[in-house]
Amino acid sequence: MQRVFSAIMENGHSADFEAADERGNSIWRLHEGISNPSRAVNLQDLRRLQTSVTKPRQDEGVNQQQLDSLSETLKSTARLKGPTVQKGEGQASKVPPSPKKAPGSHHQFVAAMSDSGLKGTTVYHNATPAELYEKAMTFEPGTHLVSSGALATLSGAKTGRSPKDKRVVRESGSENNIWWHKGSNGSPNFEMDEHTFILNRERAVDYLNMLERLYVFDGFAGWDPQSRIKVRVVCARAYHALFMHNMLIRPTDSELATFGTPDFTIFNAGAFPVNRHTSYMSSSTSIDVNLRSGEMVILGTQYAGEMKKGVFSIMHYLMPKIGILSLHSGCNEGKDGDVSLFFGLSGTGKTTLSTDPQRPLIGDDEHCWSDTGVFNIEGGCYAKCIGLKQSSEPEIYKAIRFGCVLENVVFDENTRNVDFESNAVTENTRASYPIDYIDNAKVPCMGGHPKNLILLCCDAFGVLPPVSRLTTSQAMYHFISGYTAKVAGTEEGVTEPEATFSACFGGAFLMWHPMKYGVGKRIKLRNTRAIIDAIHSGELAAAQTETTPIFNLEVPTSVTNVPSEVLKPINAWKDKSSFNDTLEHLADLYTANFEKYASGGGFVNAEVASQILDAGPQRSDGGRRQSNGNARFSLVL
Ligand SMILES: Nc1ncnc2c1ncn2[C@@H]1O[C@H](COP(=O)(O)OP(=O)(O)OP(=O)(O)O)[C@@H](O)[C@H]1O
Ligand SMILES: O=C([O-])CC(=O)C(=O)O
Ligand SMILES: [Ca+2]
Ligand SMILES: [Mn+2]
Repeated sequence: MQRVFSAIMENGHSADFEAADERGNSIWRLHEGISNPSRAVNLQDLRRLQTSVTKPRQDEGVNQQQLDSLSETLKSTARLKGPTVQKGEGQASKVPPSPKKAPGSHHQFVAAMSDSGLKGTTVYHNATPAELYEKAMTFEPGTHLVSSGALATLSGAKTGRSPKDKRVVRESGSENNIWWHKGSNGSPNFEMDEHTFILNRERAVDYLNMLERLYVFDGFAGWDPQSRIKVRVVCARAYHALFMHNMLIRPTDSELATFGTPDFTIFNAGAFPVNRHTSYMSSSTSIDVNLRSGEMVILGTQYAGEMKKGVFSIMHYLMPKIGILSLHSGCNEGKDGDVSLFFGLSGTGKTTLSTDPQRPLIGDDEHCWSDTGVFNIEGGCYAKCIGLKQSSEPEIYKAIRFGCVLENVVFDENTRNVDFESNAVTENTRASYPIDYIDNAKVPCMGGHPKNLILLCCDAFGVLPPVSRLTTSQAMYHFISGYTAKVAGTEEGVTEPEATFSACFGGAFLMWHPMKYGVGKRIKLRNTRAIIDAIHSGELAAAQTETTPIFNLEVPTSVTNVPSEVLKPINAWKDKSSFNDTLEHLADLYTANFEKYASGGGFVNAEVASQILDAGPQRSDGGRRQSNGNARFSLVL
C-alpha cells in the first residue's frame, strides 16, 4: 500500500512523499518533480493568486479631492503644504513634488526645504477591520487575537479618562456659552488659550507626520441626517482607528466618496506626551478642544474612550445650540414603540441595562432628544467588561467577536480565552463593538419621544431605595443633581466607589451650564433587571407606593420577582439610627451641591427654579432645607 502526498515547494517544484509499509517498516522517499500542480512559480506569485479584488477599496477611484483633504488635515506650520498622502501599502517613500515657488516668497522656500516637508505619508483611510487587525497585531505591542475573534489590546499607561487634563479653548465665538471651570463649580471645562492650542496641535501633527503609517477614519456622529456631523479621526494606532470605526456611524461607500471637509477632526497623538513647559499643562497629558476650528488634540493618553467622549462633548455643545437636548444615556424601545432612556454616570449600567433581548437597542451611551424624538449619536457600544458573564449578559458576551476591540483585558496565553474576572491591568476593562453586533439593535438608531426616563444611581451610602417614582419636578431636581457614585477605573485616580454629584449624570462632558440641559453593596443585576421589566410592563406606574421621609420618594410596596426587603434599604442596616444619620447627611450633601444651581443659571425662571428646589430633600418637618455650608463627603460603604 502506498500513499502519496504532494506539497508545493517554494521554488515552484513539487515534492512527492512516498510511504510504504513493507514488513511493517515505513519508508519515506522524497522526489522532486516538475509535475507542477501549482499555477504559480514562486511564493510571491502564489500570494498574488491568493487575493483578488471583488470590490474596489472603499476609497479607490475616489479621488484626488480626498487625498488633498487628508493632506490638508495633516498640514503643520513647519511645512509649506500638507504631506503627500499615499493610500495603502508601502508607497510612502515617493518624494512629493516640490511646490511651485511663488515669486518673492521667502517663507515658501524655507518651508519646502524642511525635512518634514520632504516626507510623504502612508495613510490607511477607512481601512476594514481585517486590515486594521493585521496592522495592530504587527505594529502595536500587546495586541493579540483572542479565542472569540476579538482584538485584545493595551491602552498603555492610562486605562481610564483623564478629566483633569481636558481643556477647552477660550475664544470669542463660544466663550459666553461655555460653563467654565471655576473654583469647585463642578465644570469639567478647564480653559486654555488659542495660542497654546496651536502649540499642542503642532506637536501632535508633527509627531503624526513623522510616523511611517497613519490611520484615518471618516464617519458621522448622530443618526439624524438633519443634525449629524462629519468627524475625522487621525491616529497613530490601528487599534484607535478600529475603535472609532466601531463607535462612529460608518459611512456608506458613496457617503465616503463625497465626505468633503469634516466638521470635527480629532488628532490622536496619544503615545506622545505634551511639552510640560507649555502654558496650562499640569501633567504629560492634555486633551484639548477648539470649538472655533472644530478640532481636538490628544497628547499623552492612548485610552480610546477620550475620542468617543470628545465627540460627545462637541455634540453637547452643538446640539443644545439648535434646540436639541444631548444626553448621557442608553436607550431602547419596546414592542409598541415605547422608548426608554437610561441615564447614569459611567459604570452605572447604561450599556448593561439598555441591552435587553425584549427591547430593541437604540444606543447605549450618547443620545439626542429633538422635537421629533430621540437619536443615537454613535454607531457602536462601549461595555464595561469586568466580571462579564455569558449567563448574566449574553448579548454583550456574544458581541465580543471578530471586529470587537477589547481593551486591557487579561487572557490565557495558550488558550487565548479571556479572563473577564481579572483586573490585573485595570478595573476598567472595556469592549467596543458595532451596534449591529447586538442581535436586536434598531438600525437606523432612532426612536420616538421617550415614555420612561430611568435615572440610574449608584448610591454608595446605601440609603436610597432601589426604585422610586419621581414627579416631574423631582425628576428635574435629581437629573440636575446627578447624585451617584464614580465607580473604580473609568477616570484616572478613582479606585473605590466615590460618592459624587455629576450634573445630568454626565458632568464630565457638559459644555453649557447644567440648567441648559433640562430642566454598600450593589443591587444584584437580576433584581435591577426585574425592576426595569416592571417599569416597562406598566406594573410600577400602577403600583401602590409609600413615600420615604426627607427625600419624598414614592417607593412601590412590591415588585414582581424582587424580594420585598430589597425595596427598603433600611433593611440592610443593622444600626437603624446610623441609617437615619446617613440619610440626613446625604440630604445635606444634596442641598449643598444644589446651591450652585438654585438660581437657575439664567436658563430657567425663578419660579421654575424654586419648584425644582422644592422637589429636593426636605427637613423632617416638611420645610425647605438650608445648606449648612460645611457638608463633606464621608463614605459609608
Ligand atoms: N445592578 C446592576 N445594574 C447594572 N449593572 C450592574 C449591576 N450590578 C453589576 N453591574 C455591572 O456594572 C457594569 C455596568 O457597566 P456599563 O458599561 O453598563 O456602564 P455604563 O453606564 O454604560 O457606563 P459608561 O458610560 O462608562 O460606559 C457592568 O459591568 C455590569 O455587569
Ligand atoms: O468614556 C469612557 O471612558 C466610558 C464612558 O462611556 C464614560 O466614562 O461615560
Ligand atoms: Ca457602557
Ligand atoms: Mn459613558
